[in-house]
Amino acid sequence: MKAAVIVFPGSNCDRDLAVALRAAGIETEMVWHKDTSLPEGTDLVGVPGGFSYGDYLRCGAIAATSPVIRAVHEHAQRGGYVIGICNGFQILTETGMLPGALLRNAGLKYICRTVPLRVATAESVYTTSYASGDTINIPIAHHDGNYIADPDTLSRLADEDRIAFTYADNPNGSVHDIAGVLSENRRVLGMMPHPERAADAAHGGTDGRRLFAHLADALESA
Ligand SMILES: NC(=O)CC[C@H](N)C(=O)O
Repeated sequence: MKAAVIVFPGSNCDRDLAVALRAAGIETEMVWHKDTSLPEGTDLVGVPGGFSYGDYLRCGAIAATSPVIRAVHEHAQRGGYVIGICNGFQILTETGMLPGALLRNAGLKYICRTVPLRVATAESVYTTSYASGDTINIPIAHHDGNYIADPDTLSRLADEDRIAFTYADNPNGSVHDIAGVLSENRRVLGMMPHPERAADAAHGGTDGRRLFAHLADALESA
């Protein structure tokens, strides 16, 4: 079981994500965004949070054109696993690997606090350790977390049970309270909240640890 965490100029959650993956027993390598391939045997790619390229143009827009993204795309097309957190989710929507877009928060303010999230589906390797309907507390830290998609996409996401997480108390205006979505094959997850920041008792909460703790087993049996 091997993970690769991509590092962009401006990433700031790359090491946190690597720490959470390694604590879950997943061998993890850091990959610079200018690399053109992933390490041999990569099962899971982590696209971390932060402010890639200073969030210029649009959050994630410049990172989406990085050389390594082609390899990430190919990995996903081969059925590989990808998790994008916060800026990582923004990058995945910019690449088209996930549908929709992240707009400026409805209140036009950067929000940094722990929020209650509902696990909308347990049917993915990322959410299998929770039960659908569980409420968990996970930190958010973003100014562009307001998820939007066209009505057809929204009905498809709902019909195909691809909404992974919703906000119990919508902090940013996201349509249908959406906090995270899955790809069609359920192997690519994008989410604005930061499970890697709730993965150790010292973080003040451990609700995110379960996402990583069972990932290795879930990936192996998937
Ligand atoms: N923590 C992050 O990944 C920040 C995400 C993004 N750059 C925003 O502020 O919207």
